[in-house]
Amino acid sequence: MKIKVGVLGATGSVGQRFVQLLAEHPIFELTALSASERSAGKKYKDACYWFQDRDIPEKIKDMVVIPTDPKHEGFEDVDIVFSALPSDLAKKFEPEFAKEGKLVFSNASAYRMEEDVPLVIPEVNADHLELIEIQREQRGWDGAIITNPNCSTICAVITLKPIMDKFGLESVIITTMQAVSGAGYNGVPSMAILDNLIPFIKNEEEKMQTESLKLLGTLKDDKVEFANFKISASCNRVAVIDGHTESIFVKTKERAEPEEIKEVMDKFDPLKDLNLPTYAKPIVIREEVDRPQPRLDRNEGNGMSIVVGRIRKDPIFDVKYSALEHNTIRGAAGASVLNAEYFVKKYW
Ligand SMILES: NC(=O)C1=CN([C@@H]2O[C@H](COP(=O)(O)OP(=O)(O)OC[C@H]3O[C@@H](n4cnc5c(N)ncnc54)[C@H](OP(=O)(O)O)[C@@H]3O)[C@@H](O)[C@H]2O)C=CC1
Ligand SMILES: N[C@@H](CC(=O)OP(=O)(O)O)C(=O)O
Repeated sequence: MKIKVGVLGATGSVGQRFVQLLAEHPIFELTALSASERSAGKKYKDACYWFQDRDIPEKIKDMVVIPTDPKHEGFEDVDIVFSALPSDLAKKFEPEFAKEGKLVFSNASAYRMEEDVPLVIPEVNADHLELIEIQREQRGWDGAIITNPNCSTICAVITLKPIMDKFGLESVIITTMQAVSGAGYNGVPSMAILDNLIPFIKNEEEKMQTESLKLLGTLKDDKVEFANFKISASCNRVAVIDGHTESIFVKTKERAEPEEIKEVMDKFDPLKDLNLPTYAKPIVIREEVDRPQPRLDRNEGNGMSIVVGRIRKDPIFDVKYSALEHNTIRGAAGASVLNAEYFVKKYW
C-alpha cells in the first residue's frame, strides 16, 4: 500500500518538479495537488503553465487542483505533503498542515533555521530528524515540518561533509554561478540576464553562511550546536537555465592534498545500501580539465548527484574545486523527496 502524498504549490516551478518526481513513485501515491484559489477547481493541465522538458505525466493532467487548506476533503487521507510554496506563504500554511497531523517536507526557507525544525540532507545530518519529537512536544502538533536547505547550500555542504569528517574545516569561501530557474519561472526577466550576469541574489549569501553551519553542526541535548568554521559566500545569477556551479575554496584543519580530498569525496556514499528510489551517488568526480559544466553534467544521477571537478592546490587556502548541482532537483524537489524516503525507511 503506497503512502498518499500531496504537493502544496503544485503549479509553480518547484511544484512541477515535485509532480515529475512523484507521479510514478514506488512508495508515494500523489493524490492531492494544491495551489491558490485562482487555480483551485481547474484541471492541473489548465491551471499550470508547464515548462518542464518532458510533458505533464498522463495520470496528473486531469487531476483537479484543490485549495491549500488541510481541512479540504482532498487532504483527508494524505499523510505527507511536499511544500513548494514561496517562503511567505509557507510560513502561513505549513503549520496548518502540521497541526492536522501531516508530515510537511518543505523546500521553503520559512522554518529552516527554527531550533526545533530539522534542516536535513540525509547523507550529511540525518540524525537531526530526531528534532521532530522535540518539535511535536513544543508545538503540540502530531505532524511535523522537516526542511531541506537552500539549493546552493546543498551543493556546497555535500562536498564539504567528507572533507570536514576527515580533515576538519578552518575556512570556506564559495562563489556561485546560479541558474535562472532558481528564481522561478518569472524570477529573472530575459532582458536582465541575456548577455549579462547579476552579482546579487537576495538573501542567498546569508542563507549559505548560516544554513551550512546548522547542517554541519552536531545534535546535542535536543538542539543543534552549529559548526564553527568560517564561511563566506558570493552569489551571482548567470544566463544558464538549470544548474548551479560553485567555485569552492577550503582551508582544512589538518593538511590535505588534492588527491586525498578527491579520495574522501569519491568514497562518500552513506546512503548507498538503503535502496532509496531517488538516491544517486552524492558526489561524482570528473577528471577533465574543463568540467563540470551545467549543460553536460546537471543530469548526472538523474539530477541528484553533485558533479565535482578541478580539485587542485590553492596558494592561499589548501584546496579549491568546482561543484555543480541540478538546482531544482537535488537543490529543491529531489532534496525533499529524498528526505521523505529516508524518513519512511527509518521511522515509518
Ligand atoms: N532550488 C531552486 O532552484 C528553486 C527554489 N525555489 C524556491 O521554491 C519556492 C517556490 O518557488 P516557485 O516554484 O518559483 O514559485 P512560483 O511562484 O512559481 O509558484 C508558487 C506556487 O504557490 C502557489 N500560490 C501562490 N499564491 C498562493 C496562495 N495565496 N495560496 C496558495 N498557493 C499559492 C502558486 O499557485 P498559483 O499557480 O495558483 O498561483 C504556485 O503553485 C520559493 O521558496 C523559491 O525560493 C524556486 C525555484 C527554484
Ligand atoms: N535562492 C535560490 C533558490 C532557492 O533555493 O531558494 P530557497 O532558499 O528559497 O529555497 C536561487 O535563486 O537560485
